[in-house]
Amino acid sequence: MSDIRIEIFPDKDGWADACAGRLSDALSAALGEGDKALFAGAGGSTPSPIYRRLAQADLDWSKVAVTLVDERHVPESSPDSNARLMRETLLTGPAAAARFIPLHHAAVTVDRAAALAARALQAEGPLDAVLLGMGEDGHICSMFPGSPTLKTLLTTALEPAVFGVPPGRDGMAPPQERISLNIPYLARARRVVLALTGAKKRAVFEAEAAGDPAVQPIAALIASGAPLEVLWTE
Ligand SMILES: O=C1O[C@H](COP(=O)(O)O)[C@@H](O)[C@H](O)[C@H]1O
Repeated sequence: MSDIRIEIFPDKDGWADACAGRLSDALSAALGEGDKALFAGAGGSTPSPIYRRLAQADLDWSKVAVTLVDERHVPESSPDSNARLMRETLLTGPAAAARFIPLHHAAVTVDRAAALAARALQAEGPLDAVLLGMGEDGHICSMFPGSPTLKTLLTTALEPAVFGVPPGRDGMAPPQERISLNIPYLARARRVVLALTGAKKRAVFEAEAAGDPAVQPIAALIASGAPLEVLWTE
């Protein structure tokens, strides 16, 4: 049984404020210690209100590098691009001074894009602050149930790494190729915030937390010892 507790917020504003505040605190601590900081964030529908708040944080954003925990293998012009979401919601206002490190690279295979992203990220060191979302199927990053890449992404014995993820077969998610950080990247982060909304995701999280770390991303994340905080609101 996991001892990770879900922190419950009565409204979305308080939840988004708390998520953004914790990420900002972690980035501020990293800037204080090393004069640089690295943030990695999720795509999808959950992060926008958090990114809009984090963008206003009183940080020296010129010393912050920003990347994604996962990405679709599509250009930024695509509405499916997580980089596009991040540029529109986080890399604005004060945070526009941050340096963005993409996971997607044009005109190369998804595996080559992952290798290029891995090389760029390796130069930055460990993640200081991570914002994760979770799909209703229990996926975090691009760790999808049934994916042939899932076990590799969940393997804690590996070094922090970036992998190409093929589309799911027979109508399974994901529909497009993806690029994803692995569990060891999250395990070695300074702070990991998992932002959840809605009754369904809460139930999925509770069920998955008690699951098998070899095949269930939430169970693997908890078992990895990642410094995880789970913030939920309706
Ligand atoms: O595909 C993705 O989905 C998850 C969850 O998205 P949400 O819309 O349910 O918030 C997200 O965390 C991940 O980064 C994204 O690529």
